[in-house]
Amino acid sequence: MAIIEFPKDIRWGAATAAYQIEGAATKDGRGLSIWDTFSKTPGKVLNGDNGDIACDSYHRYEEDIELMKELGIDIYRFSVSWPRIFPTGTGEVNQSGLQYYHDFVDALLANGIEPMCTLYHWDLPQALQDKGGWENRETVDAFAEYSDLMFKEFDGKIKKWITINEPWCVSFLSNFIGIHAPGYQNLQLATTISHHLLLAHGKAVTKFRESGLTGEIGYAPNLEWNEPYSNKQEDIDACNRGMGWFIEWFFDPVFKGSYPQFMLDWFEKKGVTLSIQDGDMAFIHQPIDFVGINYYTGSVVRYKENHELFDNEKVDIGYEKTDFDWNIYPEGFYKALSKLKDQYGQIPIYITENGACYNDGVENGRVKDQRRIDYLKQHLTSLSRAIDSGVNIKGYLTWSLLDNFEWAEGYDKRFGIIHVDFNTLERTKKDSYYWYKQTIKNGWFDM
Ligand SMILES: OC[C@@H]1[C@@H](O)[C@H](O)[C@@H](O)c2nc(CNc3ccccc3)cn21
Repeated sequence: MAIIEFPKDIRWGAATAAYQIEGAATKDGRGLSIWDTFSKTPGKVLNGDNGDIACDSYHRYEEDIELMKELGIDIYRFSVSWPRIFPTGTGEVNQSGLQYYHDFVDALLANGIEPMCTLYHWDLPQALQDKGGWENRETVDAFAEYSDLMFKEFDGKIKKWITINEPWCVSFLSNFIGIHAPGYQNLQLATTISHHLLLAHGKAVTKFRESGLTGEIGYAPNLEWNEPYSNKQEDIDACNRGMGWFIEWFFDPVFKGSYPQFMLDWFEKKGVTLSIQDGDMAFIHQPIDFVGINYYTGSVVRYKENHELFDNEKVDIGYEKTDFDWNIYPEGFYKALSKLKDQYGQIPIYITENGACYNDGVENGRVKDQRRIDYLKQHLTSLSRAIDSGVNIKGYLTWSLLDNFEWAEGYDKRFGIIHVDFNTLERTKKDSYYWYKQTIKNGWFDM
């Protein structure tokens, strides 16, 4: 087998998100989020699961940090629950919410773990949704206000900020495909929201720069790799439209200052228009310090006339799949990272999410998740290839530290390297935890 080695200065971490792990949904003044509402709407979440308790990390974070410390990570990505800070989205600040995150961040720092903070990981205050949510430009300004408060409140403690997690999911998955909160199915709405999310990102970056605070700021788009089924131009074009939805649509405005014309043209054919106000693109296009990349899977895609949004279809050519039925496609990771370097240059990249759903259970105190170890090996090998090809990778944070609330799938889909019994909340380190621990310690692994 081959030894896969990493640079000595690469950061090794793990990632989670507030609504997925915290629980304590009504504790200490937290306001409702759209996921509290959505998860309690019959039929929206598998088994009627919700985040009321989740992993109860709100109360158990000291145990979680002990597990992080033993793992040997030096960076941990978490998200802040906006409605814990501003219960109605703006206006009065909930001091108990701020204090919780101070206690948590202080505990991370005391254990030599750097906090990487995501400001928005999908849990919009319900009060803002009641006023139109991300379709309303007032929500953009509310996000800028919330971000500005967090930057100043945690100055000196948090030095890596992520504005928006996966604007594609927040806009298109949640307002066109409709399986995530708030669950609309309207392409114009979703496209308008995608612009407002990038504008919110830009306005938060402006607040950060104006504050003069030290630290780095970026955003965390998700991307999938699409491979054309054949070298026929119609398949290549269909493939590029599919990938343009994840990559060019969310990268070009930030790194080039304009939306990709081929996507604008396609959306116009679908009767969708984008209303961009003077100054919007200047906010969006301003320099950022890093980009967080969330990669999980890829597909083979071919042209299919009048099929779905982009006249294309995914073709199952027999890739192994995870327990979420996602293709295991590590070559796509390498190809996607190479494409980003070719198209957008040497922007520093943190892999802010990569991992797999495998639902292995606890047997005699052990979780034998060899398939997750194999997935991580394959994708870290692709990451090593990208690094050797000159892609500016700064760190790798696996999704996820803990099994947690997997959105519309509830607790049915497990991504953690630590198993959580959602009846007892007992944590059990999986085989993949021990493998990742050894890989971090060595800085290499044997493929
Ligand atoms: O689904 C696993 C994770 C999820 O738990 C994270 O909160 C979220 O940031 C996340 N994004 C992706 C990739 N995008 C995606 C695509 C379709 C459905 C759900 C997520 C996977 N994941």
